[in-house]
Amino acid sequence: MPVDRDPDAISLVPAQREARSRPPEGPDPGTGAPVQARDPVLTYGKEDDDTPRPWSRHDRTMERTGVLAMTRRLPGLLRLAWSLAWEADRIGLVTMVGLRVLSGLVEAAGLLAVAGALTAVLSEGPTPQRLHDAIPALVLVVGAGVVRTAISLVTSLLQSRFGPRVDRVSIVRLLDLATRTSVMSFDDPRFVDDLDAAERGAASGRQLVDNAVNVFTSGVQMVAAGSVLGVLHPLLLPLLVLSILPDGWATARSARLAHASWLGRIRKIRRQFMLRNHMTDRDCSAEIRSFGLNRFLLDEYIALARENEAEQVRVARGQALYRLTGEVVSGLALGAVYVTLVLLLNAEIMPLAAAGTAVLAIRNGRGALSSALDSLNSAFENFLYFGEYRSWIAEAARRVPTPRGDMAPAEPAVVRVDAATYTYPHTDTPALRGVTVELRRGQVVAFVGANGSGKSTLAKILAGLYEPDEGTVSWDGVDLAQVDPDSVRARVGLIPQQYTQWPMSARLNIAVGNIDRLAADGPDSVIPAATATGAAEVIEKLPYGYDTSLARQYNSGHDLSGGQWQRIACARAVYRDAPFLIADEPSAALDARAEQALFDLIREQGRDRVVLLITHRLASVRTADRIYVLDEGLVVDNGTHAELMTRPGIYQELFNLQARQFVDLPDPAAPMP
Ligand SMILES: Nc1ncnc2c1ncn2[C@@H]1O[C@H](COP(=O)(O)OP(=O)(O)OP(=O)(O)O)[C@@H](O)[C@H]1O
Repeated sequence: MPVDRDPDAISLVPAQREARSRPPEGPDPGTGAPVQARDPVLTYGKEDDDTPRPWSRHDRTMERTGVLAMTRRLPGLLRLAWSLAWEADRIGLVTMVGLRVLSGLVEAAGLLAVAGALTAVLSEGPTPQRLHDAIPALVLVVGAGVVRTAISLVTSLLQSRFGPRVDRVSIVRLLDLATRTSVMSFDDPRFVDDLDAAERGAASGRQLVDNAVNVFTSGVQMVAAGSVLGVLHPLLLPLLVLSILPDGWATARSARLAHASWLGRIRKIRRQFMLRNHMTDRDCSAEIRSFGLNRFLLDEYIALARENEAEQVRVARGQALYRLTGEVVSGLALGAVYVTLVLLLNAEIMPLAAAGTAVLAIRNGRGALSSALDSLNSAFENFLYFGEYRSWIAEAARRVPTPRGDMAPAEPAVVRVDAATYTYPHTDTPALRGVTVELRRGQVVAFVGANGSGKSTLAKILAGLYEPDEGTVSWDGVDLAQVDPDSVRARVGLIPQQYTQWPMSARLNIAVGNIDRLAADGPDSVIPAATATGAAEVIEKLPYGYDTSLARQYNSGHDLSGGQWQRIACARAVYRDAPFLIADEPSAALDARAEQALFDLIREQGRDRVVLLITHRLASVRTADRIYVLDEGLVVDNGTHAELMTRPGIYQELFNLQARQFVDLPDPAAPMP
């Protein structure tokens, strides 16, 4: 199995990485079938390189920084863990820190009591007398042990409360921002990519707190052992600290290696998840079987999994090597500590009892150190992962539209877009190029044009979901860039091209159009909207009517057909009862009767609203008051149906093409008989 041994592999751009690590071939132990290697570009298409995001701390710098730099980050790490734990459970945190410090003091007292007991036992005199003299110190040693065990039990219980709470706080913050940041952010693949890393990073928060608590606990134990050593002889403490350093170095290198490897693998990990989701998704199940894709997808999954496994083995090997080096050098340094102890004994600078206590303190100190380093190793890793979460949170917060004081007009009579230009993130061709349109209350305005001509993009600008790069959107002369974005969206009822099938009851699936209204007007308030859009006749046939679950992926969830779902999506916008209705391809899945009823409804809604209709069914736009024809991001014509049919152009061509499917109109391109 080829293993990527190149230590620089992580700093290569993805295309180079892909080229180097071809999927391994050979039979899969799970299925026994041979695994086909494939070209990743052929499968997934070309990908951009990892251009650094201006916002991301996507901590590639960590791949290059040394141990000292990581040590400098330690206070920041502890501060962060403290603030997370503080936010999650203040009382628990303060109690725990207090108890841990108390435990350290008890440990130091216990060690000093050992010194007392040894001094009594090793002193001159008859044995019964010496043992008798040692009893008070021995009672102290046992008492200290019992108290420390009790404290450790209570603090473990407290510690177990942090994890779930830190999880909740971190995830809620992520979800809050993910649902408030601008829609445009989700068109930026890098932002979405980083959201994935942030979700992974969020889970590291609880581990980070756990690690930091363990580091703190071990730190207290080390301080206890160190202070006892300092009391016994001033030379022992610095020597013990020196013996710790090689282990510290190994810890920092291991964490860095693991994180860098994870960053290098992140795309492949995502692909693995993506494949897994598709292979188990109900929507894909029919195509996988009809096209016989099982083997193709499995091969791809196995190849990716093997690459990930190989990389993880490489990291584990590297980490073991660091650890071994650290422990060998550390062991030598520990030898030096014991040699010093012997020399001190030999020179009679230190009595035997003190030396015995020193050995115990060194053992305790190093035990605490070893667990501190283990926790530190994980803490550094989790700190780095959590950094992904923090940088995404900061960027998402920056992208949340700023609330503005002025409100959009409550009942707009004229909605205008003037000279609007819009280019999607990381694309070269503008989706809209200087577009001007006007919509009036009491009219139905339609946008028509070929696929990709810019209709939906313009609709999203009108809905206040996108802000144009250039140009303005105004309602009754008020520039929407100057008003609160929420006040714009509150006045728009949108039937989007791709609507959401919420895994909730049928009632809620309509009520999401105006969730506050449901609370105010009661559960039956959805019925008129459902009746108007034909959703009622679908819902009434369901086993529990409006309370039937439409979460088809769950037991007792009920599924609907595409057209039935579309009726529910239309009902949502009607239930919103907004002064501006935008219907983007509202009838794509509807049968002819339902479609006719919907367009009648849209015309009726247009009497006292601004209504925008986007559709490829041109028979339905004949009655629109104004039709804008879009082509490659430009408005190329506008007028009524009758006006547009008088001049040759896209509209006339598209309309005649459709009309010819119903009646035998002569084909103008056909040769004359
Ligand atoms: N999220 C996106 N990221 C990048 N480009 C996009 C995105 N959405 C749309 N585009 C591009 O913008 C252009 C206009 O797309 P838009 O969806 O507005 O067209 P449309 O006229 O509504 O098409 P259709 O009739 O197929 O719905 C197209 O070239 C499309 O490829």
